[in-house]
Amino acid sequence: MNKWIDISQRLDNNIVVWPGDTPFSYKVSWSMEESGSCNVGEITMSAHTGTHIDAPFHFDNDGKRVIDLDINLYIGPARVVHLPNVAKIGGKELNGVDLGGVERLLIRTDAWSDRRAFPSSIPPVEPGLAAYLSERGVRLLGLDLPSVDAIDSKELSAHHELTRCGIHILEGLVLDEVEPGDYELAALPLPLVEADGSPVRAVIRKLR
Ligand SMILES: N[C@@H](CC(=O)c1ccccc1NC=O)C(=O)O
Ligand SMILES: [Zn+2]
Ligand SMILES: [Zn+2]
Repeated sequence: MNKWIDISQRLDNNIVVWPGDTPFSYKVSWSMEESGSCNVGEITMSAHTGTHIDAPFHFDNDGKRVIDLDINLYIGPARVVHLPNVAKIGGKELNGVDLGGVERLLIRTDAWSDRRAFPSSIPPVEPGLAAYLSERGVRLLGLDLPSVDAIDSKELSAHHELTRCGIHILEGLVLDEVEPGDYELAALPLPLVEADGSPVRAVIRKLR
């Protein structure tokens, strides 16, 4: 059976977030006993928690908000490629990877090995990769990392360059068990009108 596979991080009160960012919290703020009929929960979180998409407003005051993003980017065929043990993600690392007809590219690096701790360093996307990918028709880039830029980057050059080239960003995927190949992807953002990012439930299913 061709089942959908969850490639999202679980959202519990222990999930690690960007250093200094709002911790994730879910609690029942109005209990069955208090309300007389039901438990009502309350969620506090950063828009960049776990598996999430970035809107350009995250790094550009004049950039698009989540509601402005085309939902068609986040559903459809996607290719998973495996780049273990890379120091960066650039054209050299993707040399030899067939990107023909690929609109959605998901890269499994395995570089965030212990998800109970925020990584101190990650392989960054080389800004020059954005043009390389867009020339080949890629419109969505997903990674198993908390950012497309280095953790200590303040310029966020890869974020800017991907956006300039029309490539949308999906971060924090869980691809540990996922074999390279062609899949269908669904990772829809919430219809957040003002937000700079959104959590997603990312799922894939093998094509054919
Ligand atoms: N770029 C990262 C998030 C990020 O950079 C960040 C998130 C929360 C608080 C501070 C952050 N960056 C600060 O330099 C992301 O897109 O998820
Ligand atoms: Zn983000
Ligand atoms: Zn980001």
